[in-house]
Amino acid sequence: MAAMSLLSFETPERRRSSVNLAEMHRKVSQIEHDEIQKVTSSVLEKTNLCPKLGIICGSGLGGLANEIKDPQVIPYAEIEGFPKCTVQGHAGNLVLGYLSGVPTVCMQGRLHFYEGHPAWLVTMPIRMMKLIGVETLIVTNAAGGLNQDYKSGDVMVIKDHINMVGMTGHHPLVGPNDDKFGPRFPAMTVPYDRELRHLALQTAEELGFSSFIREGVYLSLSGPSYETPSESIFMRSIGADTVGMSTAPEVVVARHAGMRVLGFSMVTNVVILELDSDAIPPTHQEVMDTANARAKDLQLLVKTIVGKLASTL
Ligand SMILES: O=P(O)(O)O[C@@H]1C[C@H](O)[C@@H](CO)O1
Ligand code: HPA
Repeated sequence: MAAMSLLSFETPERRRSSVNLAEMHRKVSQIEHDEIQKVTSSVLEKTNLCPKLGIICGSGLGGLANEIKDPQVIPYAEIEGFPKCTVQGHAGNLVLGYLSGVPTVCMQGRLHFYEGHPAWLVTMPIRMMKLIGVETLIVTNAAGGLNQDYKSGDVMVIKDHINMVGMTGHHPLVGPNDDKFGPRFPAMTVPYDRELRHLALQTAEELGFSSFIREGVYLSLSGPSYETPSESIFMRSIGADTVGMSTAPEVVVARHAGMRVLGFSMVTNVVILELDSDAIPPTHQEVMDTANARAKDLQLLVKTIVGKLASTL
């Protein structure tokens, strides 16, 4: 009976797409130049813009895409080889247009490892961006504040990351290296561009944002569970200021391909370090609500930074 109802659900289209996705998930290696060309061609068929800047919007931070002028919106479902977004607060659109006059491609919604995608697929859009001409990437995320001086609604300029999901073997560059993208052993000594970080902090000060701007280290977990108190104490003790479930793998692939990166963590909840605490545990709703409440400030900050960079991009 259960098998019959499953079968009756299967249309040829459904069967085709599930086979393709299953094939993609079986592949453990990083995506190569020729394969990514197909995804890239599928995007280029739908636009004649040549973006110089790429943006990835974190949970509840997709409003940044609405700042883009003359937008062309391409749902991920219409791009060959692009998985759908399954997480609330991630619309699942590629938005192309002009941000502060700069031709930009923006992911209004990102892909996460915990959605079931291998690390190479989570980061595949970065390579697509590289092939369509992007040289500078701005990433945003929602994150928990491990640093107990941080408050909900603080915005942290990311100065470094700890790619814990990569350190446990789920690294996006595993597999034969494609030298057309970058070297076999890329250095990660300066993952987040020094000049861009400086510009971000200076711009935040000019906008009167000093009371909620921070600079610190982001740690990537796989998720989807939030951290236990002991895990949090450990992560804080090794130098992390914020913790989340994204970003570092994307940044590693961007740096491998020689892109300049600027990153922001929106602190959406203060992480609980105490055992058996009565404090309210984090929820994704809280994450999105807090991100939404501060989103306009982050949008203004990013727009102003991009305006200042316009002549150099
Ligand atoms: O996509 P980001 O990293 O901004 O989203 C964070 C991490 C999880 O996806 C989710 C948890 O609430 O928010
Ligand atoms: N932990 C991990 N990821 C998150 C958190 C958190 O506390 N908040 C938002 N994303």
